Amino acid sequence: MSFDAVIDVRNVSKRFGGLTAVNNCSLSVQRGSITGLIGPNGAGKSTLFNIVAGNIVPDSGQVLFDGQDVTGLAPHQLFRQGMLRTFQIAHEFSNMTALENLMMVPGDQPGESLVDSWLRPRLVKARETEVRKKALDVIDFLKLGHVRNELAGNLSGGQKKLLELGRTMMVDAKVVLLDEVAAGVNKTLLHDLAANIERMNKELGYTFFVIEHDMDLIGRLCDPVIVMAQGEKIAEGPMSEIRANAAIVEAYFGSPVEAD
Ligand SMILES: Nc1ncnc2c1ncn2[C@@H]1O[C@H](COP(=O)(O)OP(=O)(O)OP(=O)(O)O)[C@@H](O)[C@H]1O
Repeated sequence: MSFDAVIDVRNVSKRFGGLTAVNNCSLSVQRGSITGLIGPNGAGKSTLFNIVAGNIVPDSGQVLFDGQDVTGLAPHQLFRQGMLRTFQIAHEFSNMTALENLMMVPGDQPGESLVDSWLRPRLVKARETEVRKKALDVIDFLKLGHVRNELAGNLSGGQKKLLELGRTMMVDAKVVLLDEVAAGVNKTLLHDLAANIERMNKELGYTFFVIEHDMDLIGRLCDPVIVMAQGEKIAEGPMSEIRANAAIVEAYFGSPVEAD
């Protein structure tokens, strides 16, 4: 496939009973890109996304992550390898502050072992200081300083989403899978969220794979955009090309895709 794919989906198929949801589909996500996945209802986008994220095992085909075959690995195993999925469920601990929520993310702190905390208190303390500094940097990057000591349960919907984006920055994610970023977020906060995704991509080099129904957001953030229909990839390119492709627009969307 491609020379620097962080995710490489090869000839993947998934059937549910008599229905083929994903049909011998191949696509890739290039390192450093914000790749969007769009298509009409029932096209197979969620199924494909769930296969990549380890939530569904395909009937055939392979998923490569950073060149390694990860087909069938569970989400927590992919997490350890640097594939993070976000926005699907609210993950925050509502009775902890925004800062504490971020500090919870790395799962391999020495302080987590009771024996460690007795035998190596200095190491534990040093690690905690390091994690706290990183969390403060993330808070700073996302401009959440004014709510860092606020309980996560009291944050607005948009701030919670920013916090969740921040969680992906606490570990060195190779790719972040974003589900329906726009769902439940008003236009102003969405603008903030999109700006932060762009900054994470441009300034920090994060790769994103985005599934989203909001075409404006896809058009703003994603290049390339991959179009799926009937379980297959039918097109790939910048949103301007996708919009200009009358055959795709008419056949699969029924009406022209709105311009920004
Ligand atoms: N667990 C399941 N059991 C049975 N059929 C399923 C299951 N999941 C998805 N399907 C079917 O597979 C097809 C593809 O669904 P999928 O949710 O992947 O499409 P989608 O492109 O994400 O659609 P939407 O935009 O509406 O979310 C649909 O016909 C759907 O009804």
